[in-house]
Amino acid sequence: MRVQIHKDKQALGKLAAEEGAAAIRVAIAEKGHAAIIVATGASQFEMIDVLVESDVNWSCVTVFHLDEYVGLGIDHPASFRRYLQERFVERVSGLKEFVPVNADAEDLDAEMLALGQRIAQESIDVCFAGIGENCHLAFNDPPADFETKLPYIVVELDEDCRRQQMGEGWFSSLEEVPKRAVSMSIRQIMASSKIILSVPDERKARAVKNALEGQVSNRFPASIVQEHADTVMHLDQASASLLSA
Ligand SMILES: O=P(O)(O)OC[C@H]1O[C@](O)(CO)[C@@H](O)[C@@H]1O
Repeated sequence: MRVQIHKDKQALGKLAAEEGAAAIRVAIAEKGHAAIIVATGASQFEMIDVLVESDVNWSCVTVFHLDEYVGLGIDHPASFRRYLQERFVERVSGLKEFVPVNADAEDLDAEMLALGQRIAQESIDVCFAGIGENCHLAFNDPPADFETKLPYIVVELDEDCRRQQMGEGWFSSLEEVPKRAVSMSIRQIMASSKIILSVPDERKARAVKNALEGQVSNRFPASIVQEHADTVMHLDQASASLLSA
């Protein structure tokens, strides 16, 4: 895996998006189609703003969704589907397909089965993601399940994770933050040909250090990317501030 440290989060977002767009163009040239994963959260703002402006032929691209709160409707400001609709899907022209995680479905088991069947038909070319302050990858909080072969799983969110979501301003109180989520599994994420992590801000510095400088451990879920052949972690000065020289 590679680590790139940028001067600020604008530079980080630009480079991460350009790298991702280039990989999507290559996939389209080779296969006529690309399948990608797009993540949410404040860490993805700058990257997505550049990605949606790139000259990718979006009519050849299927977008999968990384994670979503169980039971949260799309009308809630913290809904990840809403985020992706507003910040990504509606801003690119003629997207082939968006496959959302409808984690408020009445029959969640059926929804997850359908999602699993859909993603099994694709090989993912690029996964855009971030990591959490608790080092989660998607909503795989520590200790993360590195073994499950299911593509999506229902997870219990730990309190650190729920506080982080509140701290970013998506919810007005901790009680309001759902306790469960549907998350893409670690194995499914690791099956992506390329993983592009955008991780700005000082509040991620400890998680970055744990992900990059410790041993791979499910106590630091994002450390698993050390085992991925084509991952790049894009940092800014603040998120890189605890790394050894
Ligand atoms: O950008 P944030 O909110 O810090 O989150 C980082 C990562 O964690 C998740 O939001 C899950 O909370 C991912 O979708 C995202 O990539």
